[in-house]
Amino acid sequence: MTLTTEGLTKTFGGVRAVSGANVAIKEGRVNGLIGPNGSGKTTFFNLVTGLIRPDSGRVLHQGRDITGWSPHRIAHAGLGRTFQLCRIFPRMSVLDNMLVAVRRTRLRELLAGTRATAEVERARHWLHRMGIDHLETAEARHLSYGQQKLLELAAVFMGDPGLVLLDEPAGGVNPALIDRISALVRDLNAEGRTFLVVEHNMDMVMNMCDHVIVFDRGAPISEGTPQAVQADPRVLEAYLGV
Ligand SMILES: Nc1ncnc2c1ncn2[C@@H]1O[C@H](COP(=O)(O)OP(=O)(O)OP(=O)(O)O)[C@@H](O)[C@H]1O
Repeated sequence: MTLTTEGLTKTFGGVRAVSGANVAIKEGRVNGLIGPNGSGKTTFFNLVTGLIRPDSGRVLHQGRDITGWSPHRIAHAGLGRTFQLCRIFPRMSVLDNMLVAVRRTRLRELLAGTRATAEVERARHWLHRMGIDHLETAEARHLSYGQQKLLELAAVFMGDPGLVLLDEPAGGVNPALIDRISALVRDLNAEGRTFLVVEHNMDMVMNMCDHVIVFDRGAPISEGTPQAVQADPRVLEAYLGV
């Protein structure tokens, strides 16, 4: 297993956002994480990537306990993520956004114009793969929303993650770009990277994922192939809220 959570729990005030979640993500798959609004998917991502600390439970990555690690350390260990609302530096160039992704602690150097050649090469490689290399010198705020999403995705790969968590990659994106992102994820998966994708666009989930985990009230209630979870009455119940 590349990622395992054991009894992961987080309460906000009276709300149990994540409630004793036991999740096991096998290496090599594109995994979908779906569930009704408020079922705890984003909180689960935030717990796994160290943005928030659990009240109880553990997170294991490649068998190592990473509970309570800082987001930076977790990213460094090979677990990358994107955010529901794209996170980039709007007034920085596309290329510099790529470089800060791996050198957050050396931001000052970057602003002073010092760039490591190997990192620039790597940044260009990923920008090319996402199809936005021609925008290298543009300020990120001038990119379309879809292009900004591709930039965020490219930046995640600067950390060379083996496991990538994507939070709503199709959100606010046009159908052509959804297809392109799906194809990219499939290609990157074929090259050995594992994905865990929170997504409300069911067509995308069904086309892109090998395995789907369904959350309801802070914990998984069903998992299996996209076809199997679609046919599971518990999943329908969760979505209908009965
Ligand atoms: N920082 C917070 N403070 C208070 N309550 C929160 C906080 N974050 C999440 N919650 C609550 O925890 C529950 C789970 O929210 P979460 O955003 O994880 O669900 P989700 O499955 O990602 O939802 P969506 O699909 O709508 O994005 C919700 O009831 C939400 O209101």
